[in-house]
Amino acid sequence: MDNGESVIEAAGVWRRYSGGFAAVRGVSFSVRRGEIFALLGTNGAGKTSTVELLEGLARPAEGAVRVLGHDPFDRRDLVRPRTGVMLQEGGFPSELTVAETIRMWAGCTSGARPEGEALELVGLAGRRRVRVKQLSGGERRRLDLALALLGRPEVLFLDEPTTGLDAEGRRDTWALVRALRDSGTTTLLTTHYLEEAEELADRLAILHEGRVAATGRVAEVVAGHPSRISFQLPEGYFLGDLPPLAPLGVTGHEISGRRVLLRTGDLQRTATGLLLWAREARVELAALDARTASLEEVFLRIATGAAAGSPGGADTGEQPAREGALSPAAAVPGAGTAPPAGAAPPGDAAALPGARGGGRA
Ligand SMILES: Nc1ncnc2c1ncn2[C@@H]1O[C@H](COP(=O)(O)OP(=O)(O)OP(=O)(O)O)[C@@H](O)[C@H]1O
Repeated sequence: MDNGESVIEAAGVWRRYSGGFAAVRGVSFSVRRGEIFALLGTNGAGKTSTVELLEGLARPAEGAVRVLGHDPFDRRDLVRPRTGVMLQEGGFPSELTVAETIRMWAGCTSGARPEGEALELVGLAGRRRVRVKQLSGGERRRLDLALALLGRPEVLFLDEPTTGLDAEGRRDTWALVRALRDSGTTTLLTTHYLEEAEELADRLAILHEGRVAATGRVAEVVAGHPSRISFQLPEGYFLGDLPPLAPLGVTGHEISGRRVLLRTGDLQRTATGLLLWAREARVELAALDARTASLEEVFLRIATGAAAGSPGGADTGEQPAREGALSPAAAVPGAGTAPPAGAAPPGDAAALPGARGGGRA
């Protein structure tokens, strides 16, 4: 395993908390050497519970985890020195200065980077004499990251690494994680920012209620989901005035006032047919917008679709997701299905579930 293949591996992993609640239900994925792999999911989906198993902080109830070829719980002595961990909440003494914190950590880390190098990496070189309690939330996240990188780890676990960072700080962190990847570091990160996953991740998995609902490269996860075209029909025109939609590849539609949204499996064919019709009919399609499916759309389908259809509690056994595929719970609605006229517009403006601010109980 330690030869350029799978460096992090979860195989049919379950995690139960006291009381029997199964937070992780048969999760499987693997991360190859030098990859950045993102775990996505709504609050409570099981991301942290899964990552903690890989960090060796707990043992799975069922299934197996391997990091660098070893069980991270049983062989913590072998795995821990080669991994860097950034938890959701750092929890270091707030009276220490930034430099003292680094030095304290370095004392427990073999082959630690020099203090200046670690702080330079995360953009905190100018804050070395500041007490931790005086740092901003974003600066604390940077210090967390500096500590995770102190031992030049081969494997990096980052739990919501950019929560609390401003846009510039987030981009700095992305550049750093990419640079680490380019030098061979394998990274598993959890995030609530879909843009972060799109920017960084070589591959990803979307967890929902403790299971992998979709996995693969972003393009694979998004593939098969309908593209969308929206526009406004002018006064006096109705849906029935459009050319027949099914032959244009349209699989569903929604109408809200004058606004029409078409879902299509063939964006070019639909757009061409629509625009040819508009030119012939001398119709202006106001607010015309055409876009391929996005990770956000897939994520929302999983979050809302599965939430609507799931009893949310029964342990139904392992359900590994196909690469680039969605679980049945999140399947695209059938061709031609459409809500009644006047239904609310689609969920492209819906807010994503926010990041959890606090630490773990
Ligand atoms: N110590 C615990 N005891 C009991 N249940 C727990 C414990 N820790 C987490 N859970 C529950 O397990 C489920 C998964 O939690 P987890 O923190 O792994 O989710 P997450 O995907 O990381 O969520 P978030 O995005 O909010 O960090 C949640 O329902 C949570 O309430």
